Amino acid sequence: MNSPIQIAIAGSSGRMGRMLIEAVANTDDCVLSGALDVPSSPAIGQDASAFLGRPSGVAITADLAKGLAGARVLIDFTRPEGTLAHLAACREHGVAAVIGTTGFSEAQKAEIAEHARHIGIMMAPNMSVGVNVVMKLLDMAARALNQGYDIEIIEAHHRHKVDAPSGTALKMGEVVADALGRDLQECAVYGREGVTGERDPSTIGFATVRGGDIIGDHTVLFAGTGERIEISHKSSSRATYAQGSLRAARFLASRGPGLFDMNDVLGLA
Ligand SMILES: NC(=O)C1=CN([C@@H]2O[C@H](COP(=O)(O)OP(=O)(O)OC[C@H]3O[C@@H](n4cnc5c(N)ncnc54)[C@H](OP(=O)(O)O)[C@@H]3O)[C@@H](O)[C@H]2O)C=CC1
Ligand SMILES: O=C(O)C1=N[C@H](C(=O)O)C[C@H](O)C1
Repeated sequence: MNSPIQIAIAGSSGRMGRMLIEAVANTDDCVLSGALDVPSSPAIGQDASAFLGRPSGVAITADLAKGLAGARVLIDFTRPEGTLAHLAACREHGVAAVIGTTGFSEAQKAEIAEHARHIGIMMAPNMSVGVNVVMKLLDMAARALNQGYDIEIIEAHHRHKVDAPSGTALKMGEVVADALGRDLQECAVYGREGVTGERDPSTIGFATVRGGDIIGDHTVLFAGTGERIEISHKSSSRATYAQGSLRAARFLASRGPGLFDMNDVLGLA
């Protein structure tokens, strides 16, 4: 049997960090080698899986070199500035990275692509298999409904989410825009207010809802005359994101440098 894949987790006391620690603890082919968090986190120094009642022997640290020591893959669900700092350290230590963080600017995405010339990086705004299958359905739907249908993307998330629209909604917009030969940067409309005038048919609209503990709902509406089509995905557990991240870690463990997405991991490319 191959030796287990050594996994480090960033944002280890966050919502996704904890999910990932639990998911790693429940595999027999991955093992937790390091756990990172911000220096101000009250979790620093604690055992990373103490919350499971099953100590891992790995203490949460803010020291990047310590957190990455021995790791084959880092899984990072934090914030854009944190992820970029982690990637620079991954590159220095030859560690591959699975990035789930959302909210990157175009300049930050270019920085990630540059790091991917030196280490393997799998980046996706949504690691669930279902959402990535929905992306394929959207491509098909947009090509077939390429005239006479107004496209609106509606997403809903919990009250703690800090970026909007969600990374998944933006990716859905890109998939639809690409299928229609449009540039999302030119045709996106982010919310409406006041006297907006009639809808421009070439636009793709986004609407954001934030509240409670909604894990993540996305709907793409194709509104025509006499009918409308809605393609929806609703998450009821973060476990799907963690399982997708582990699939990505296994994928990267046997690859060299390059920038990959979930289509590569799932064989949907
Ligand atoms: N791709 C996907 O499938 C999914 C992506 N996400 C994305 O993952 C990210 C995290 O989500 P979630 O777990 O809910 O968020 P949380 O706020 O629960 O967790 C974020 C973690 O990162 C830490 N952190 C914050 N800022 C930094 C920084 N600058 N450097 C290092 N660590 C930092 C936080 O520490 P502290 O709390 O002490 O600030 C916390 O431990 C978001 O961008 C979200 O959109 C979420 C779910 C699925
Ligand atoms: O912050 C979240 O929670 C989520 N973020 C991702 C996004 O921005 O698309 C993925 C998922 O929807 C949950």
